[in-house]
Amino acid sequence: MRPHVRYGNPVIKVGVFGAQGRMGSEVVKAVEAAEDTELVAGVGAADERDRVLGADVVVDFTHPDVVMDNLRWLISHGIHAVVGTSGFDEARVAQVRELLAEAPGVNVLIAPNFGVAAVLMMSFAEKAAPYFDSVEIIELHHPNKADAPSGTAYRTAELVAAARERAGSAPMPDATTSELDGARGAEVGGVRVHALRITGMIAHQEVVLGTHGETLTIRHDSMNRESFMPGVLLGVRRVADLPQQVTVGLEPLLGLS
Ligand SMILES: NC(=O)C1=CN([C@@H]2O[C@H](COP(=O)(O)OP(=O)(O)OC[C@H]3O[C@@H](n4cnc5c(N)ncnc54)[C@H](OP(=O)(O)O)[C@@H]3O)[C@@H](O)[C@H]2O)C=CC1
Ligand SMILES: O=C(O)C1=N[C@H](C(=O)O)C[C@H](O)C1
Repeated sequence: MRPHVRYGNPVIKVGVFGAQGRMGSEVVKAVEAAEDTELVAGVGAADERDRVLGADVVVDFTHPDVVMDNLRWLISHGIHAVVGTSGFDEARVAQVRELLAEAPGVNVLIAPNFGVAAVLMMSFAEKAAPYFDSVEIIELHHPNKADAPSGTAYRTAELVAAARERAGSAPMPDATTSELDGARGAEVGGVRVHALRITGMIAHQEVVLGTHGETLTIRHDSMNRESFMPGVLLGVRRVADLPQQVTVGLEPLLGLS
């Protein structure tokens, strides 16, 4: 599709799924404010999806239960997707890859977190993990969050687990033999993840690493939802040109992988 031009520059036509939500409403404002993007439509329900026909890219901030159906629809209509919605484990990413095999030229970017500092926090945790005996993740979010653990915590645990495996790390020490259900959190790839839901908070995470006589805590805080918008707009600008049909994480767009 040929982009149209404003003041000599190509303009990217953008649709937003979840447009009335906490994140989607920020995306609508960011797309309307940027010089090189134009809002085609904001959509709040599956039966309104036709309103984004003609968009180059759709940004999805909806719900883990509906995002796969949205992606199926977007891919079948040849529209690139920038996905912020959480809930993507390896099985889901594989399903997206399968859908895209039928749609050459369509790309999907799935970013567990669009905050640049959050991406750095994940990257630092991955780098540090092999140097420590123990790594656990604590995520803290607003109480209206639909899922637990957060997509960011899930992804961090995946990255930490993979880094430990590559390094041949021994299993983490844990002598617990008696526990109340849930007291040790959930396990993702062998990494413990603990989820807190606290009024007044937005999105926060600590990765706690420890070895003999030393601990390291890597903490990230999102103070507002505007902070995600530079990452979202970067995704919108770059998704069509990504070298792979499915990209997970903003890292390659930031030169981190
Ligand atoms: N990657 C990142 O950086 C970030 C990711 N997120 C993730 O984004 C997702 C949304 O979060 P948040 O904005 O707080 O949630 P909200 O509940 O505030 O917003 C979701 C919106 O999506 C709407 N919706 C539901 N189904 C559809 C559909 N089929 N098509 C279009 N819209 C639909 C909902 O409408 P209704 O209420 O009527 O159902 C609601 O308005 C979550 O998975 C969250 O974890 C959040 C922040 C940052
Ligand atoms: O629901 C949220 O708020 C957030 N969701 C994402 C996640 O699940 O990791 C990103 C960020 O933590 C905010």
